[in-house]
Amino acid sequence: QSGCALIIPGIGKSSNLDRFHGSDHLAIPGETCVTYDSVNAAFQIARSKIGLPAPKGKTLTDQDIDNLGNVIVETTRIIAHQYGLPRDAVYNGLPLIDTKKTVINKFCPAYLKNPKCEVKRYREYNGMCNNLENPHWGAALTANRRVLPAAYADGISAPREGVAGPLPSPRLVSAAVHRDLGYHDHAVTVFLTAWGQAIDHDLTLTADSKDRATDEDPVCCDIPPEKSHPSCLPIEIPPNDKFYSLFRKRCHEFARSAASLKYECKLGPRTQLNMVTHPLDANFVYGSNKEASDTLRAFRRGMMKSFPAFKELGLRELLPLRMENPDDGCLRPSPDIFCFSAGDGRVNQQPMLTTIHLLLLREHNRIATELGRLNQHWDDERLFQETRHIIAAIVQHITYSEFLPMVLGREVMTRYNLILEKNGYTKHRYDPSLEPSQLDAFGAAAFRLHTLLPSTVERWNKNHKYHQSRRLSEILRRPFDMYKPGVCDEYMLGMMNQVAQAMDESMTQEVTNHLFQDEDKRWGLDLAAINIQRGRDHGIPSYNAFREYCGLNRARSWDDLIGVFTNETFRAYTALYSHPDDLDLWSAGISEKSRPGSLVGPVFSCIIAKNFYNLKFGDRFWYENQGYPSAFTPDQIREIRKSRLSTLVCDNSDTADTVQVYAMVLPDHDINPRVACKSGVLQRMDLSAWIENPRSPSPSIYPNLNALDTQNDGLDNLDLDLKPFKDMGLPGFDFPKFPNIPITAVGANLKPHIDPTNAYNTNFVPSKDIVPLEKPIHQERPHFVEPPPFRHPQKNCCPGSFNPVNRPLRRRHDLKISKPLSVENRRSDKPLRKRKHPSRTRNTFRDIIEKLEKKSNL
Ligand code: HEM
Repeated sequence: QSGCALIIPGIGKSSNLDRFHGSDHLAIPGETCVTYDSVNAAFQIARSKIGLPAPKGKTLTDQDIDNLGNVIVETTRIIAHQYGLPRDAVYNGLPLIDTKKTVINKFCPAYLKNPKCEVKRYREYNGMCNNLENPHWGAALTANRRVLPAAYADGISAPREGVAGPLPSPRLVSAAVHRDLGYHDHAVTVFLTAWGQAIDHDLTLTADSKDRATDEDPVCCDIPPEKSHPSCLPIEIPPNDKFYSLFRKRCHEFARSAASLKYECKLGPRTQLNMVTHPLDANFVYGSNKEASDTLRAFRRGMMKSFPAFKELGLRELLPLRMENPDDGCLRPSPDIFCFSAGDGRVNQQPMLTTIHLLLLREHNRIATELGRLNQHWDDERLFQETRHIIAAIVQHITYSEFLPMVLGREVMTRYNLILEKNGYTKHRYDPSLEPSQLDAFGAAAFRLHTLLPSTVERWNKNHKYHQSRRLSEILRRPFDMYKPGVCDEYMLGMMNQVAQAMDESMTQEVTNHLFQDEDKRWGLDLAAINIQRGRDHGIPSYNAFREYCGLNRARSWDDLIGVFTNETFRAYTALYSHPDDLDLWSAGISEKSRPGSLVGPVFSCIIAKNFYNLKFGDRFWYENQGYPSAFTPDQIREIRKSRLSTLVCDNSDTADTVQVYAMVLPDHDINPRVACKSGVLQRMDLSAWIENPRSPSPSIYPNLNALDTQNDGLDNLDLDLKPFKDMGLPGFDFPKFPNIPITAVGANLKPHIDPTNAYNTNFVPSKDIVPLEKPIHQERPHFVEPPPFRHPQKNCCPGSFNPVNRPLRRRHDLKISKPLSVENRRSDKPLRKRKHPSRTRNTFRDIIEKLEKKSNL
C-alpha cells in the first residue's frame, strides 16, 4: 500500500522510511503525510528489534498480547521519531490510522476485529458483545481506558517523570507518608474492605510482564543493567530507610505491566491489559473465559464444583482445590497441601477474600438447587446460566446498595445517579454510547483502597465473641486455616465484627514492609511503593491533573493545597516533590481528607464514581435494565432487591444465626441492630418468580424464610420496610429527607484531623420509632485470648492491631486505638512468632483427606 495513512497539518515532514520505499513524492508542503509504507516498514523494524514469537497455544495469552503490544508501541515510537511528531499527534493522531490496511492486520487477533454478535439472555464469558455496536467494549483481554492523555515521559511508553526534577523514590514516599499509625474507622467493618477487594477482582486484573525464557516474573534487583529485562523498573530503597536498611536492602523488585492492544491493534502510546471482563458481572466467581468456567462446573444440575472436606461432620463444602499450577498465588508449606480454585486466581490472597468466594459459590449451588426444584425441565446448562445471571445481579445489587454508599456518600451517589431504583426497571436507561471499561486511573490508583487493610484478621464465633486473630502478613497466600472445621464461619463472623482501618494515608506495615514475606525472611514487599510505581509505569497523570479533571482548582503552588491533607502529610509532600504537578495520584488521592459522609476524598470519589457510573449505565446486562432478552421480569428484580450481604452469611454459613442488618457496618442497637437470620426482618429472594411452568415445582429442601416467624426477634413491630433505618439514611433505603444527616453517619471515617465544621459533627438524633431488641447488642470488646500478635519488648501493647478495649466505638476520642510499631521496636522484636500452623494444618488436612478417601473414594 502506498498513500497517506494520516495527514497532520503543520510543518511538512517526511520519513526516511518513505524514501526507502520510493514514496518521497507524498511529502506535501505544510502537511505531514504519514504513509502506509512507513507504517509497514516501522512495524517490520520493530518486530525484528523486539522479536515476535508465534503464540504457543490455540488461545491467545496475555504474554502473546504483550509481545505484539510491545512491537506496536515500538512501531509508534519509530514513526513518531521519523516524522518528528508532537505528543498530541502521537496520542490523538496515530490511533486514527487504519491498521487494517497495514501488515499489522495479519498479526492482530480476531477478537479485536469486530466480531459478530448474537443477542442472547446470558453474558458471554469473555464479556464480548455487551455493546452490540462495539462488541469488544468491556471484554476480557482488552485495554483499560484513559480519561486523560497518558503522562509518559517520552509521550509513548517511558514511565512518568517529574516536571521540575526527578520524582522521589516510591519507597521514600511510602515511608514518609504511608506510615503505620493504626487508626481505625468509626463504624465500618472489614467486610467492606473484603468486599471491596472481591469486586476489584471482578473489575481489574492487570497483566504482568513475564520473562520469555522462564515464563516467570522478571528478576530486576541485583542484575547488571545490560542483562536486565526490558520491563524491569525496580524501586530504589534509600540507604537510610529505617526498615530495609536493617537487611541491607537497596532495591525493591518491580516489573512493568504488560503492554495491551487497542481495538484493531491501532498505533499510539502504551496501554495496559485487563485480563478479566470489565463490567461488574461476577467473573471472579465464574472466570473470564469458557475454558476457565468449565473447569469450575460440576456439569450436574447447574452446580459448581466444591470440596466436601467436612461432609462427615455435616458441615458445608469448601471451594474446590487448586490442583493445576498449585503454586500460582499460593505459598504451600508442603506438596500435599493445596490452595483453592475459583473464577479469579487471586482467591487465595487472603482468607477474608477466600471466604467471600466461598459465600458466592455456596449461594450459587443453593440457588441452582432451588431453581432445579422449581423448574424440573431445565437442563444443567440452563440452571447454571440462569444462576450465574442471578449471582451477577446480586453482586451488583450489594455493591451499589451497601458498599458504594459507604465509600462515596449520599451526595456523590446522587450526583452520579448511582442510587438504585426501589421498584421496577431503571428510569435512567442503558446508554450504548458509554463504554463499560475500567479507567486506568481507577485500577492503578483510585480503587486501591489499601489503607483500609487491617494488621490482623480476626475470627469471631457465632455468639459474636472474639476468638482469635492472625497477622495479615502470615496468612497472605496461605488460606490453610480453612481446613479446620468451622473456621470459615469464624472468618465470616469476624468480618462483620472487626472494625476496619481508617481510610487515610496510613497503611499497615503488614503490607508496607511484609507483603508476601517468605517463610525464612523478615522482610517482604511494600504495597504502597508498588502502587506509586505502578502509577508511573502506567503513565497515570499526576494528582494535580486529576484535580482539574474533577473540577477542582489545579494547584499552581503548594499553598493551593493547604488544608487538602493533614499538615504532616502536606509538609512531607513539599519536602519530597519539587512541584504539585509531580504528586503521584495514588499517594495524594488516598491521603486527601475525606469528603463529609464518605470514606474517600474529592478526587478519588470522582474517579470511583465515574467508573461505577460507566459500569451501571454502559452495561447492557445491568440487572435493572429492560428491553433485552437478558432483562429480568419486574417480579424477579423485586426479589433480587432483597439480597443483602448479611443474608448471604445467614444462608451460607454453618452456624451463624444472628447478623446485623448491614454487614459492612458495625452492629448498633439503634441503627444497625443484630437480628435473627430466621426473623422476617431479613427478607429472602423468593425464587418462585423464576417458575416457568407452575406445575413443575417439587418440594423445597430449604425452609421458606420469608414465611418464618417474626415473633421472637423483638422486631415484630417493625414493618418490613425497616422504617427506622430509612430515617437514619442507611444505604439500600431511601436517603434521609433532612439534609443535615450524612448517609454515613454510621460509617464516618474518623480521624484526628477531621475538620470540626464538617457534617460528622451534626447532632445525631436517633429515630423515636426504634423498637428495642430483647437483648442489647452492644458487646464488650473482647480481650485477646491468645497473646497479641506483635509483642512490644517493653510493654504489652499490641501495635498495629486492634486493641480490644471495652468500648462501644462511638466517640471521637476512641479513635486512636493502637500505637504504631516503630521500626526500632520491630528491630528488637524477636523473629516473629514461630509458626505452628502449617504442620497443624497439614495434619488436619491429611486426616480429612484420608478419612474422605476411605469413605467415599474421593
Ligand atoms: C489483604 C488484602 C490485599 C492485598 C494483600 C492486596 C494486594 C495487592 C497487590 C499485590 C496488588 C498488585 C499491585 C501491583 O503489582 O500493581 C494489588 C492490586 C490491586 N488492589 Fe489490592 N490488595 C488487598 C486488598 C485490596 C482492597 C481492599 C482493594 C480495594 C478495595 C484493593 C484494590 C486493588 C486494585 C484495584 C488493584 C489493581 C488490580 C489490577 O489491576 O491488577 N486491594 N493488590
